[in-house]
This record gives sequence, C-alpha cells and structure tokens, in this order.
Amino acid sequence: MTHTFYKYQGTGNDFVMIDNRLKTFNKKDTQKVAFLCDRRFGIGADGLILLENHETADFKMVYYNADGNESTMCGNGGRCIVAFAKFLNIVKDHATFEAIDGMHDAIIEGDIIKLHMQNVDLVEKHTNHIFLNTGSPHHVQKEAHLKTFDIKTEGAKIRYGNPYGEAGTNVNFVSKINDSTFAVRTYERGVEDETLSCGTGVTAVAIAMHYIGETEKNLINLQVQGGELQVSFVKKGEAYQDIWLIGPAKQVFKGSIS
Ligand SMILES: N[C@@H](CCC[C@H](N)C(=O)O)C(=O)O
Repeated sequence: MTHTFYKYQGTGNDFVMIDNRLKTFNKKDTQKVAFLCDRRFGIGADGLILLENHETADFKMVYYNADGNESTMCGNGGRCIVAFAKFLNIVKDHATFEAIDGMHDAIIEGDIIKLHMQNVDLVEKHTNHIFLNTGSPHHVQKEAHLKTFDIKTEGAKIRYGNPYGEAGTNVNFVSKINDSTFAVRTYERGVEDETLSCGTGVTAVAIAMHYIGETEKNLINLQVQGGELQVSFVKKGEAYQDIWLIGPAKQVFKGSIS
C-alpha cells in the first residue's frame, strides 16, 4: 500500500508523520515502521508518528521509535505533531491531544510550539546520576567533556546496564554553561544512537539540574546538537508541575512511499 507522508523536525529530532484519521496504516507492522525510518532503504527518521482521530481532544498521537516499536512519550514529536495538525487545519493556535502518557495541550506561535508536559512527581538522586520519567524514562549525568564524549558507546553501556535491564532508558549527558543554560547530548533508546535533540530528555535535564541545586531558575535554556529548546516549570514540594517544552517544529518535505 502507498502512503503519503510528511517529514518534520524539531531541533533536528526528525519524524515521519502520517495522517491516519482514515485508519489506513497497519499499526502492528513493526517492520514497515522500521523500514520507513531507515536512513538508507527508507525515508529516514528517528521515529514515526501517526495522527489519529480522538473523541474529545483535537487528535491522538501514536509514536514509534526508529526500531519500529511503539514507545513512550516523545516531546519533540509532540511539538511536531501539533505543527502537523495546524498544517492539516485541525487546529488554529491551540491544540489538545492524547498521547501514551495522557492528555497534552499546546500553544502555537508561528514556528514555535509550546507543549504542556505531564507533572513529574518523583526525581531520584543517585550518587552519579539522576533518574526521572518525563513521559519517557531518562538517566541524567553530568559530563565535563561533552563535546568530545563518545555518546553512543557510553550511552549504550548505561542504557543496557543495571538497573535498567531489558526495558532500558534514554541517557542524557549534561554540561553547565551558566546559571540558566545547559548543553545536552542524548542517547535515545529505540534509535540506539545519539539523536540531535530529545524533548523529554531536555525536560528531564532541566528538572534534574534544578532538583540538585545546579540552578534556581524556572526557565532553562537547553543547547542541543540540533538547536536550542527551553523548559519552564513550577516546583511544588518534591514535585514539578506546569512543565512546558518550548521550541521550533518545522515541516521539511512531503512524499509518497509503498
Ligand atoms: N525523541 C523523543 C523521545 C522518544 C522516546 C524514546 N526514544 C524512548 O523510547 O523512550 C523526545 O523528543 O522526547
């Protein structure tokens, strides 16, 4: 079957986007998703996203990693699907949608999409890292030599190692630039490599850095390999609420593939 697709990117985290409101896409076809995301034999992307109808919200988001498996929340993908919904005239400058981690709303200001993330009730501080779930699981670790660090090798060791096991985790390495700015490089589970940006990852980094006292700011700039994102939040007791992931989302091209 031939599918019309759109390619989107959010700070270099790229996605194949398919309008599945007519339910033409076989959602169980893992090999097909992996093929479409393949950079040599397919279109090439870090993930694939289906936009579907929803009973009460503007739409539903279904996210797959490049390995073909449906996975947990994708923050940059969430921002990109909002831009796609605007392109399809489903929404104007505000959107509500359901993703695997629950309901989200978003504000559209030109190319900038502000995505409301789920609250984070638990931040685990360990000796050399912080672990938290921002819709997807994230290990956050400080790294002084971020520019030259071997993200793929070191990220894979942590992703497959204890205590994460089979389910694994995403791994973020972070270096402080100043009180409100951090540089981040992320190894993504399901891509099994470094990506140019990870939305739930930078959200985790911003909250982790605040939690351990590296910053007292509530609006954090995150420099990623593919550009710049911002994360804002409010801390209530041990929990983080009213979390927003802010940054650009752009359509790159359209095509058809069978
Ligand atoms: N790129 C994403 C995260 C996608 C999910 C992740 N690979 C996982 O399986 O946990 C983002 O922008 O948040």
